[in-house]
Amino acid sequence: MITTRALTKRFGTTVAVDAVDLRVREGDRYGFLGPNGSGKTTLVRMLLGLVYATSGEIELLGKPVPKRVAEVLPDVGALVEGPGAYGHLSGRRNLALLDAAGRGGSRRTRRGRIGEALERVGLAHVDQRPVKAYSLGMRQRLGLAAALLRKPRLLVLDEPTNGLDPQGIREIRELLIELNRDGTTVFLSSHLLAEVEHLCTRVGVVDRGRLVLEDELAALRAATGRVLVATPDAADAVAILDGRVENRDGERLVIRHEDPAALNALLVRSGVRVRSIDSERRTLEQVVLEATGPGSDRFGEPG
Ligand SMILES: Nc1ncnc2c1ncn2[C@@H]1O[C@H](COP(=O)(O)OP(=O)(O)OP(=O)(O)O)[C@@H](O)[C@H]1O
Repeated sequence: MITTRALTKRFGTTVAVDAVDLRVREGDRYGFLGPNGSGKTTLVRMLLGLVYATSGEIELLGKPVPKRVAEVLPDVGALVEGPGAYGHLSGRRNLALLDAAGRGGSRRTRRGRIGEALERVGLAHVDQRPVKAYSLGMRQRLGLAAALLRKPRLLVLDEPTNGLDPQGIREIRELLIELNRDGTTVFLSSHLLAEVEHLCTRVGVVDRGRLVLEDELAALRAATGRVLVATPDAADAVAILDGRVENRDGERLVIRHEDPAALNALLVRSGVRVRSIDSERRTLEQVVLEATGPGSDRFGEPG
């Protein structure tokens, strides 16, 4: 869906995007994660043909960008850097203007199409209010509705939850998961680890313009080879497990073991009551910190 090869953008002496090889496949919910200023917006704008690369190649839906971007844009919904809208017009009217300006879709089905997009982003009940009375979150949703008008195969979203409250963030997440289930590939940039961890199936981590990591979230969050156990019989468990307990904190134990099911059977057989048991997994935060090294505490800062 999206492939870049050695994609680079310089602004004077600043290398905003540095030799990035990105691969987004059909059906992905791809999280492009990086701290503020790491080059996300620049890359997203290049993908859409809004900014020219200094060097490197981009393919969007199989076509080279910017050369043939006009052919693929009708299949791409985009939300980049704060949705632009006419403040004195209603949300519905804004969408109607956008819809009329775009290609595809007949006039006859316009009303339904716009209504459906507003419904999907939860704006149907306020659609007559002028956009200048909208909160930032409502504007963000309107931008998303605009991106949905033509039922895109690919959605490209730059920080889509900026300015939304936790409830709004959850609604957008659920909407994106639903759209993805219906076949839309989702590519979004974010500086929030938790957002990407909750929403995405595939993750690319960018740090100072370089892609330092790209993989399936499930692979990144592989089991650590330890099992977390909670038991009221912690002392007995420590005695039985003979040196394999790495840490004990009251009822909670960290045990070196590959297989929680086998460990559970062993403990129960030995008369140890098990309240909970699970494989320990690395968090995305740990993975990212390892990949980016010192200074990467900039991830996840609000702003
Ligand atoms: N038009 C421009 N002229 C000069 N430098 C620019 C321009 N656009 C971006 N930059 C620089 O390129 C780098 C990457 O910026 P970019 O906006 O792409 O990062 P970002 O990860 O999207 O950050 P944010 O989330 O804050 O927008 C920054 O150092 C920025 O100052």
